[in-house]
Amino acid sequence: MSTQADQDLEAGICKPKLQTEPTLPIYLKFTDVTYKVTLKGMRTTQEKDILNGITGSVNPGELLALMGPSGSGKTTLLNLLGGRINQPTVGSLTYNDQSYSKFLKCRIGFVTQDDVLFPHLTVKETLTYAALLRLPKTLTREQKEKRAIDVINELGLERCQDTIIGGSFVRGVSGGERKRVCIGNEIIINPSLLFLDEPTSGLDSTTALRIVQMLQDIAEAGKTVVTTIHQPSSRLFHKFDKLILLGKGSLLYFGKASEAMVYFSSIGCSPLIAMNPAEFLIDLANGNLHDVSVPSELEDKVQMGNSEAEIRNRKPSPAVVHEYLVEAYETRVAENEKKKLLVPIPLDEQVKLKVSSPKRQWGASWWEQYSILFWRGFKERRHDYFSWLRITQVLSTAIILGLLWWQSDTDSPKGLQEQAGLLFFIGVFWGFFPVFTAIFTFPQERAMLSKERAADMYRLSAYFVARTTSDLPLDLLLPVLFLLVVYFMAGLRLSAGPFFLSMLTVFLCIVAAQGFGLAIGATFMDLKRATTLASVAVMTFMLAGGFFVKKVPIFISWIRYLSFNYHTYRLLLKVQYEDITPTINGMRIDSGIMEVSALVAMVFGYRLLAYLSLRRMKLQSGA
Ligand SMILES: Nc1ncnc2c1ncn2[C@@H]1O[C@H](COP(=O)(O)OP(=O)(O)OP(=O)(O)O)[C@@H](O)[C@H]1O
Repeated sequence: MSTQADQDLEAGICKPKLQTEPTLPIYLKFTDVTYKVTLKGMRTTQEKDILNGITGSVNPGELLALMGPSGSGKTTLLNLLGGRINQPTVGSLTYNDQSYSKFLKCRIGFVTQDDVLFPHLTVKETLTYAALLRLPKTLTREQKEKRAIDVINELGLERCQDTIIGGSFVRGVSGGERKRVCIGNEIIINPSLLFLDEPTSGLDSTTALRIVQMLQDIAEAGKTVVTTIHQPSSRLFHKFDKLILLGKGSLLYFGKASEAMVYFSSIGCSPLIAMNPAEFLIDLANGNLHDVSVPSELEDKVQMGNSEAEIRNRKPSPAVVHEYLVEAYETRVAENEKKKLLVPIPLDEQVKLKVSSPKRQWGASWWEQYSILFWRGFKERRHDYFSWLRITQVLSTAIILGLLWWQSDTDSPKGLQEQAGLLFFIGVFWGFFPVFTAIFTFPQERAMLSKERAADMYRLSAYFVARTTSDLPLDLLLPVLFLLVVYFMAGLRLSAGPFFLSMLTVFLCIVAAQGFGLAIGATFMDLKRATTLASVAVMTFMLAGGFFVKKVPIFISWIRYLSFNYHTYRLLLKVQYEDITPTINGMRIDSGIMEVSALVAMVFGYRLLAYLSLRRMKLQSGA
């Protein structure tokens, strides 16, 4: 009897019609790959072996699965093969017999486990933006948009193309559809090599089967596909061409997936009951021989026990089984496999060399990239700006302030002093939140930054400018509303000129404070450290802002010049009172040129710092 999945597969729902455009074939070989990390303790430094001498290969048209228990090194191996971490400590890794070069990046698609997608964009928008940004310049906009539609059809996403992706707070597409969008994001550029980390985790077996069926089709279209997989069902297991089984970072099996059971039975390990092959293999890799025959070589190493059950289930310890499996593979298979890898790959020298040739054309000009990224950012974030929560926060603060300073008196010096307090608070309020919202930007988008290869200098600058300007038009709206309410209720000057100048001042303060947040976020790329520094800095800026302390010792008084609160406060005072009084609350009202210049310098200076920090991050991580 055929299941729903079979019917779906036959009906072509998940069987993509893959594109026929030529793909550069890439043969991936890896020999004796060993990877160690250095762990730094309080006093000692020690090396930890993550992978020990892994050898294998995968050819165009093949689907290689990396299997093993949790912590066995699958993700590390996948990251090494995909060029996402430094080259192996020992061993060799070649692509068409050439070593890794940065030009390979544009031929590699990498789908990570927690891939980054914008929650408020629809499936179609997500893939269209990816196509516009990443496809070569030689294609027209229409051709790129068509490519996005083709990928939607290939991946069977037609029905949900207008649904938003969704995230933790908004409902969107299903888990399986989300995974397909992530895969679509990568295959849109027609990569030669596709790497996937646990593409089926969290999915039911039918959806998982669809995904793996799709990977098989992608491989059949001439691509080289490598995926890690946790515990596949037996139907899913049979879809893999090749298999690597890892146990504690060592190779227990590499070869055709269909021959794995034969190999293990040849070394004396066969299931004693009907079992899913994947389950059997993971049990073995864990050193667990329950319901599995014990190889004759291990019979004298069985664990002794006292209880009846222990005597009946006498098995060798997991460590002994692991050692046996590693040794069996090394003595019976490894040498043979290594010899096979010495055979040159069946490609022309010229084709081979293409993997390291700088053929990549930019997906779009700087300006096009900027405008695509701007509109994408604008679409994604407009929901945040118009959320009721945000509007309520701003409006209720404005109303409370308005009530507290209700129609304040401007005729007495005391009344003016009180109003100055309100103006100071306005500067603090609009200088505080932008820092803390901007601080999250880059640490949160770190994965996106490297994913989109934003770390290429050209793309990074377009991304940076778009990311730091797409919010600005929206950033203006709520302050206008806020100031209108507060000024009206508190009886401050609401005529066009002064109100416009106050608005401009608050806007400068917001943009400078955002720059400060962006710079801290980009410099630390770590939310905890960034937030700690920001809270100390914001508090210092506020105290140095000139309202609370007026007689500041000379050796610390310079801090006020770094404070956006200080300059905002002085400017707001000037706009309100320049025609009324020369000094207010201990502050002399002057031309305001210095304050405007300081804020403008902060707007650009902090952003420049943030940009340089992102560049530095790129150089360090090699992203
Ligand atoms: N940079 C690192 N520093 C310290 N330990 C590391 C590092 N990278 C990996 N490891 C360790 O190496 C082992 C293998 O990790 P890896 O993530 O590759 O396993 P995995 O097989 O993918 O596991 P899972 O299925 O749970 O994702 C783990 O014990 C992990 O803690």
